[in-house]
Amino acid sequence: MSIAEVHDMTVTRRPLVPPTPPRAPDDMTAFGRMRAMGKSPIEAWGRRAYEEDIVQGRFLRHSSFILNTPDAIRHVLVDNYENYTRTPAGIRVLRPMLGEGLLISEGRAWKYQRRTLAPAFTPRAVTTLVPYMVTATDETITKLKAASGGPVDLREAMQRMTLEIAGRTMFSFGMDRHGAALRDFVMEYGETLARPSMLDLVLPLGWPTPHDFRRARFRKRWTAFVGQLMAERRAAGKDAGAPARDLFDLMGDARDPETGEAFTDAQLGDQVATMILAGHETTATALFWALYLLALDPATQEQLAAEVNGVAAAGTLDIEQLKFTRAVIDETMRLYPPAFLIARAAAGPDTITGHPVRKHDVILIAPWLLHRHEKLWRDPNAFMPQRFLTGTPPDRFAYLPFGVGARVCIGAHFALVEATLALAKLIGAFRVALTDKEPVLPVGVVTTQPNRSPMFAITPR
Ligand code: HEM
Repeated sequence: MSIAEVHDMTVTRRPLVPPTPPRAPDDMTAFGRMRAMGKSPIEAWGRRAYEEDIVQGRFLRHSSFILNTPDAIRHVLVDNYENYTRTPAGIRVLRPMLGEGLLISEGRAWKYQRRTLAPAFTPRAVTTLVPYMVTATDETITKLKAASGGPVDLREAMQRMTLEIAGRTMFSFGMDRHGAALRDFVMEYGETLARPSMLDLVLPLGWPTPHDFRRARFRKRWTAFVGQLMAERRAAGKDAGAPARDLFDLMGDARDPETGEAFTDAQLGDQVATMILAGHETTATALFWALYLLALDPATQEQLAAEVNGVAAAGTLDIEQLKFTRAVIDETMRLYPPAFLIARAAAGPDTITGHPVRKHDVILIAPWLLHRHEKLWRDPNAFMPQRFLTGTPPDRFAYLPFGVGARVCIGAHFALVEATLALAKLIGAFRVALTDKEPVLPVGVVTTQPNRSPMFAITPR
């Protein structure tokens, strides 16, 4: 079937509306909402959060604001971004894994790290890492082919694949020896310590909570593990003057353009941990939801496969040509943004589009809500990749899977190349379907996780 035929077939049918969790009642008590926030914020938001411009509430002694208008978001993330820092709860939860790395540093320390790291993430630098992405994806496809007779867990396969890509792009070596331990660390942390307890939300940062003692013990084991990976990479060596082989070389060679300073060993370790963790689970989540949506929507899946066939026929899989595949990734991250919530705390008083804000007030910019907001999208809950191909592109303050402004995701280009390439290769190799009809619902725990891992049937094309 040609791309045009598949396209004709799909434009006339009703779009898929994937299942979503029920919305919380708008009159939930403050205590009930806080409990729900700790479990999964996605389940704590009611109708107003999807329909109104700004929803003001209370968060302990402070006000909280959910921002749903591009103007308000531009104000916080661009115009006056220095007044808005990571929240104490966010720092408490992330610091044991990310240390003082780029994601949770602030002020001068952040500026120095950001300008030092920027050259390692330019499109040019990412191009040198693409062969690692291709090899790891091809290996995943070979393994999946061998397992294609029975049900397969594509969520786990995507986690393994993106971890492999994170490991190889970082260190040039495969994750066969360390992947299992790394996965265990991530799972252990995600299942317990990454979920803020009530005390984590209530106590100021300087006051340790019972979870914090466990987090400190975890950090000791985790930094030792990262140190071991770095030592192994160093032992593999690099010829003086040779071009950088991987992100470890790129970040190790990086110098502050203003002072010429390099990262210390501890700083480099925190960047390594940050990039591996910020990069692999988010991309695995995006790929999982894309495969889930395509399994629910076979016509769109065939349209994507037809595009891949057409592009592959011309030789290599040129990402620039994979426009529909990219639109599927964009639309997947609209419906299931891996980073479902961007939270900030006000460092000082301010006014956001007429709303007075006081020091310590909490600002919530939730891609989950924004991307499904009734005022910002037509058919907000429907899966329609075409919306990214035709008409005007969405407002960059209404569609922000990678955030926006000074703290926009440094790995956005890396992630888009990886996800587009992997999805094209996977759907080019297999037809995917679900083996059961039970809905899969999103849960917000650091990223937008599925509430269960559904089994897929995959048929080689
Ligand atoms: C689909 C995949 C990804 C998504 C959806 C995603 C999403 C995001 C978002 C929303 C932010 C901004 C958070 C904020 O403003 O508070 C962010 C920041 C960040 N991301 Fe990503 N990310 C992805 C992949 C990656 C990759 C592959 C890397 C590295 C290899 C990475 C590294 C980072 C870092 C270091 C920051 C902090 C930047 C800063 O504060 O200056 N991310 N990401």
